[in-house]
Formats: sequence, C-alpha cells, structure tokens
Amino acid sequence: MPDHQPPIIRASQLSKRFGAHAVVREVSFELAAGETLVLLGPSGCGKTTLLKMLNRLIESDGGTVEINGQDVRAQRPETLRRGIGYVIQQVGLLPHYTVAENIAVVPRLLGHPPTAIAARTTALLTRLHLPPERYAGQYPHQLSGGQQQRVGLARALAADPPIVLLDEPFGALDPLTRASIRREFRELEELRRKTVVLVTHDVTEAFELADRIMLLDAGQIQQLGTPRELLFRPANEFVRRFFAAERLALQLRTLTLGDVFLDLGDEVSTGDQGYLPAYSPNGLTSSALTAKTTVHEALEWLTGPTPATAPFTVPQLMGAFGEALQREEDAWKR
Ligand SMILES: Nc1ncnc2c1ncn2[C@@H]1O[C@H](COP(=O)(O)OP(=O)(O)OP(=O)(O)O)[C@@H](O)[C@H]1O
Repeated sequence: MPDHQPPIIRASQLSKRFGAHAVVREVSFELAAGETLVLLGPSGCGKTTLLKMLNRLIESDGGTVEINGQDVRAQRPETLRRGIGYVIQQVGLLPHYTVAENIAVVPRLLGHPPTAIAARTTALLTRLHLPPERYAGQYPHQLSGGQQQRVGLARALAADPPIVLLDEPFGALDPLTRASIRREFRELEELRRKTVVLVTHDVTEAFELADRIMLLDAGQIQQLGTPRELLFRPANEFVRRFFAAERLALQLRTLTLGDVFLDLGDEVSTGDQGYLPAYSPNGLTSSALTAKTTVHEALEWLTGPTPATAPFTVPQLMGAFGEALQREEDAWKR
C-alpha cells in the first residue's frame, strides 16, 4: 500500500462471537483507496461475518472499523450503508421492480434528480453488456442468473459509492458464466477506481481479482498479502497447504509476461501500452497483451480461435515460465 495515501478502511482488533463460538478473532487491516481485498478461507472461517461488520449488518463485539477516519458506529447504519455498495450471492433484486427501478433504489433514497438517475442507469447497463433498450423495463424473473448478477452489481454501483462490498457475487453461476463475468468485472473501469472487499472461497477467483488476499482460518488471519506473496512466500503450513492443489494454475495466473521474459526487456517495458495486437479470447473482451498480462492469459490468447503472431511460441512461453518459477524459488532460498 502506498505510504502517502491514508487508508479508506481501517479495521483494528475486530472480533465477533456467536454464543461461545469466536467467529472473528482480533482481525486488523488497512485498505487504501482503489485497492481490491479478497477475503478467502474455508467454509465457516468468518469471511461473511467480517465483511458484514464493515457496513454494520453485523455489530462487532470488540475492535473498531473506521471509514475515512470516522468510526462506523458514529453513523446511523442506514446512512453508512447508502454510502457503501453491497452485493450478495442471492442478488436480492426486488421482484416487482423493473431492472431500471431496482438500480434506482439507492440514488432515489439519496435524492438524486431523476434525469441523473436515468442517465446513470443507462450508462451502467451498457457497460455491463445489458443493452438498456432491451433490459431496463424487464423484471428480474425474465433474466438469467448471470444477468441478474450484473443488475445486482449495477445497483450496488448506482450511487457511485467509493467502497463496494461483494459477498460471493459470482457464487450462483456455472463455471463458464462465472469466468466470463469475472473477466468483465476485472475490466470494468468503474470498479478499478473503487475500494473493493470481496468474499470468495474460490482460490482462482481470489488470485484473478485481488490486489491483496486475506486468508482466514477459524476467524484469524493466516496471511495478508499479495497473491504472489501468499503463493511464493507462505507464512505458515496452513497457507502452503491451502494452495497446494491448485499451485500450477495459480502460478500461471500470478506470473506475468514481464516476469518471464526478462530478455524481452525493451518490448515488454512498454508496460500498460501493450506490445501486441488486440486480443479477444472469447469475443467478450478486447485488450492488448502487456508486461502485466499473466502467463495464463497469454496462453489463452496463443491457443485461442484467432491466434495472431506473437514474439514467442507456446513452448518458448512455457520454457520461460519454468525459468521464472526457478528464479522465484532461488530468491526465496536466499
Ligand atoms: N447469526 C449467527 N448466529 C450464530 N452463528 C452464526 C451466525 N452467523 C454466522 N454464524 C457462524 O459463524 C461462523 C462463520 O460464519 P461466516 O458466514 O462468517 O463464514 P464464511 O467464512 O463466510 O463461510 P461460507 O464460506 O460457508 O459462507 C459459522 O460457523 C457460522 O455458522
């Protein structure tokens, strides 16, 4: 986290018991504006409870949460929640409201002018690949699960809250829809600017979306760090074992072209601008390969339906990937 930015969320020694069961135990963390934190861990480890303490859907028994330096308990819960987007797995759309009406709920409560709400709704639906002329007037039961999930996200973003909390937002979807929505989600400019806390038990999802991951077990932080730190510098045996089964898949999603092709230096150092032509693995997205592209994404691109010429082949990429893994391990031993 950059030093100069004050944290937008600061949790100190947060704790929660249900009866005799300590569900969250003295959890502390800070989150900078624009960061995405993923809460990860086995079922029942306290992820949802921790998330809900941030917007006071659950009251803590100990510790504090400050948002922009203000203790959340100093605000009325309803006021607090209007300033924080919240998305849950069950989506929770109001069945007798149209898509547009569902999206407008919080902006209306906040007294935004109707014309501004309509413009915002149109923009969000367009960005989430739900053409407004077709979907704005539909009712939730007329939509697929993935479409409902997108409307849930649009609703959470409607009032442009600086913080968005997401509890298993893709949980109810089949794996294919889930992967493609996840990709859209990552590429949504709107979310990149926001501070996001996302709960999942899906390790791949955590690695694809997180700036930092908090791995919890039995209500306690086992490790809080970047995906790379958790994978290559596990803090303890629990962390190491938690990722063991999917290690290769995670390594492919963690190392980037910039990591593996050190000798492509100049070309790769173009950074965000990209050095390869537009890329569209499944027709859903279009972006360029850059030094920040993961090996996994590059492989999808190289083996996709419309592979273009790249400065490397699959065997070259895999060879360089193997060498990069070795470098990581050597750096760890030193
Ligand atoms: N209202 C409640 N009353 C009593 N126990 C609760 C309550 N809410 C949660 N718990 C318990 O607290 C523990 C943590 O629950 P929580 O939902 O935070 O876990 P989780 O990590 O989000 O799990 P999952 O991944 O299965 O959703 C569980 O053992 C759960 O049964």
